[in-house]
Formats: sequence, structure tokens, C-alpha cells
Amino acid sequence: MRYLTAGESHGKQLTTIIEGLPAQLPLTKENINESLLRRQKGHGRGKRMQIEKDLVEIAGGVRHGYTLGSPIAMVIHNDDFKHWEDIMGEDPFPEGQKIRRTVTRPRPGHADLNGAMKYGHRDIRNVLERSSARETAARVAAGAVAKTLLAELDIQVVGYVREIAGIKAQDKPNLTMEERKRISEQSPVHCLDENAGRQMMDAIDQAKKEGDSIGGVCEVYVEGMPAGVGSYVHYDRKLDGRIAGSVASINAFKGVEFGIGFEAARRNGSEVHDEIAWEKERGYYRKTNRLGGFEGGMTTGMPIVVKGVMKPIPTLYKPLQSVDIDSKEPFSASIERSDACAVPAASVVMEHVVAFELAKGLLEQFPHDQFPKLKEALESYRKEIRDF
Ligand SMILES: Cc1cc2nc3c(=O)[nH]c(=O)nc-3n(C[C@H](O)[C@H](O)[C@H](O)COP(=O)(O)O)c2cc1C
Ligand SMILES: C=C(O[C@@H]1CC(C(=O)O)=C[C@@H](OP(=O)(O)O)[C@H]1O)C(=O)O
Repeated sequence: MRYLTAGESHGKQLTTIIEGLPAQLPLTKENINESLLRRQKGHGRGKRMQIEKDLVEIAGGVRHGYTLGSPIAMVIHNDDFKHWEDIMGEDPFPEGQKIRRTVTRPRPGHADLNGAMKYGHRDIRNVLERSSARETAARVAAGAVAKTLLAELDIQVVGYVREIAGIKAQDKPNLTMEERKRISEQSPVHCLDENAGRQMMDAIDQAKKEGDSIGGVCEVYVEGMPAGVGSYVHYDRKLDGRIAGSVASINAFKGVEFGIGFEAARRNGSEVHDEIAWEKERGYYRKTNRLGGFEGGMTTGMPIVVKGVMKPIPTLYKPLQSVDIDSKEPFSASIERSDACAVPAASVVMEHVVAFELAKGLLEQFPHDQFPKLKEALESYRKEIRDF
């Protein structure tokens, strides 16, 4: 299974195509819209989120609430397009007429300068439109389909915020999956620790007032994945590696950790590895979960715990220095609008990209064209490993 997205931030629409999903999976647009709505929420976002109301249109691959086995095509319209039609239209410009408002000033921390040089664009808008994190809405649509498949297999995935601007949420290892979902949904910063959440909001307001931006850490928590998904035999079949790649590919993400992550460098082995135990009802399990659900590129059957770090938003009201690509003169980057902090929204994006990798890993292990057969195969595998 794979997916592609297309579309520019201020263009007509975003499009997502998923290929390789089995037939007969129950799927409705409500599942997807719920995810899209969650991505739009979160304290710290700019004016654009007040313009957009992300709703999906399923344009192919689903009939009467079930997948057909054909590619799933999904469309999200950009409501902001109506303000950009003259700039973002696809028709050639009338001869002799110049494009209004070309962008010649690359913003530090963005794809602007590297992308313009690579593709030979003198108008940087040709780069920034696609490199914008608007594209993450299309990724969330793909992940929402994956989450639907996982939920049908009793695998639950949730993302939330662990840290913003150095304010750390307390670890809440005893919360159930339902509590994690409910609390993060209710929190304006998608945080499980109410007290830290309040401080995070203050920090966001403060950064905004100062014309600055702040970053943070998101966590994705997964329950129900059986042991042995992924593989140790090739670098590109290691599921933790794939998850790390897809998390690092989210706009502004700069690092990934599993379980205790970088803390492992500072501990002895006896304080890192998780001892193995067995019980008749449960089968094999680990007494602790410091490695976050992965050994040897495969799931251990313990909850998957993965963190991703997001840098502060690069577009700042407090301008950074850059150079105009036409005049070569220095300038201070000025802006019209931007998010001050998008870590809460990014936690939803991260949840969905992780979900996609998990669903993809399962489909590789149990390659069935019909969803009920996949479900049956997974149930039989679960029994097999419990009795192993
Ligand atoms: C949900 C989300 C919203 C974002 N909003 C903005 C924004 O309003 N302004 C901005 O400059 N960058 C924003 N970014 C980050 C940029 O898209 C990103 O830093 C840029 O594309 C460069 O990519 P890189 O940071 O991965 O190198 C956002 C990222 C995410 C995940
Ligand atoms: C549109 C979204 O995020 C955008 C991501 C983004 C960027 O540079 O990455 C810049 C902002 O867009 P604009 O320049 O139109 O204000 C954000 O609003 C979204 O998340 O749906």
C-alpha cells in the first residue's frame, strides 16, 4: 500500500490517492473528517485555519460504505483559493502581462531558496505553495483511512503533545487508550497533562506577542499491534526505520525517538532492555517498555511509543535576515500571517503518518485483497504467537 498527494497550499484543492487497500473495508467520509477537524484545532494557529474548513470528498474507490479494492481518491478543497485565483490559476498568463506579486525573497528555514535553485524557479511561490504544511491535511486523510483499517483489527493509535517550548507534560503511563484520546481531544493544545497544557498555552501567547515562534515534542501511542510486524532481514523492511522516516518527513520535524530514545545513551544496558516474561492468557510480553515497542525492526507486541520533535515555525513576525534573489540585496523577511506554534496540529499529523506505516506493514505481512481475509489471517497469527 502506498499513497501520493498533490496540490498547492493556495491552489484549488489537495488530492490524496491510496493504492493497495483491500476491498470490503468499511469506510465513510465521517472517519476522515473527524481526523481532518482534529488537525485544524490547537492553540497557536494563524488566520488561515479560520478560513479553511477541511472536509473530504471521496472521489473514487468506495461504494456504499465499503472499499472496492481500486485506488481510493480523496479531495479536500482549499477555501482560501477564492482569494488566490488570479495568482494560482492554471491558465497561461496573457502575453505581455506580468504575474502580479512574484516572490523573490526566500524565507530562512523554509524550502524557498533550495527549492528555487533546484527547479530553476525565479518566482519562489512555485516552491512555497507545495512545500507548505498545508499538504499535511492530505496526509492526514491517508492516515485516517489507515486508522480505520487498524481499528477494525483492534489496533488503536493516538497522538498528543508532550512538550512545548521546554514545558514538559508529565508522563501518564497508566492512562488507558480511551482516556488518552478523550483528554487530548479536550485539551486546546492536545496535551494529557492539564497543568502543563495551561502553561503551554501561555507560552504560545507570549511567543505570539513577541513575534516569535516555538516548537515542541509530539508523541504517538499505539496499542494492539501484534509482535513480529516489520522485519530484521533488510534495512528497508525495518518498521521502526520506516516510521522514523515518515515522522521526519513531516514539515518542521527534526528528530524521532522510540521509547526512552536518546536517554538510552546515558543509561547502562540493564536499565534499557526490557526483560521477557510469559503468561498463559497473554503469551509473551516485556516487563517494561523502555524500547517503545520495537526490537530488531519488528514490533514486540508492547505499546508502540514514538516521539517526534518539531522545530519552531520558521516564518516569524520578528523578521530574520535573508537576500533577495533578484537584487541580491539583504532584507528582513516580513510576513502577512503565520502560525506561532503548530505542535498540537502536528501531533495529529504524526498520529496519522505512523498509522499509515503500521497499516502498510500489516498489509505486507498479510497480503489479502479482501479485508475479511486479512482480518482472519491476523486473528490466526495472533493465536499462533500467543501459543508459541
Ligand atoms: C501543521 C503545520 C503547520 C505549519 N505552519 C507553518 C506556518 O504557518 N508558517 C511557517 O512558516 N511554517 C509552518 N510550518 C512549518 C513549515 O512548513 C516547514 O518548516 C517548512 O516547510 C520547511 O520544512 P522543514 O522545516 O522540514 O525543513 C508548519 C508545519 C506544520 C506541520
Ligand atoms: C494551511 C495550513 O498550514 C499552513 C502551513 C504553512 C507553511 O508554511 O507550512 C503556512 C501557513 O499558510 P498560509 O501561508 O496560507 O497562512 C499555514 O496556515 C494547514 O495546516 O492547513
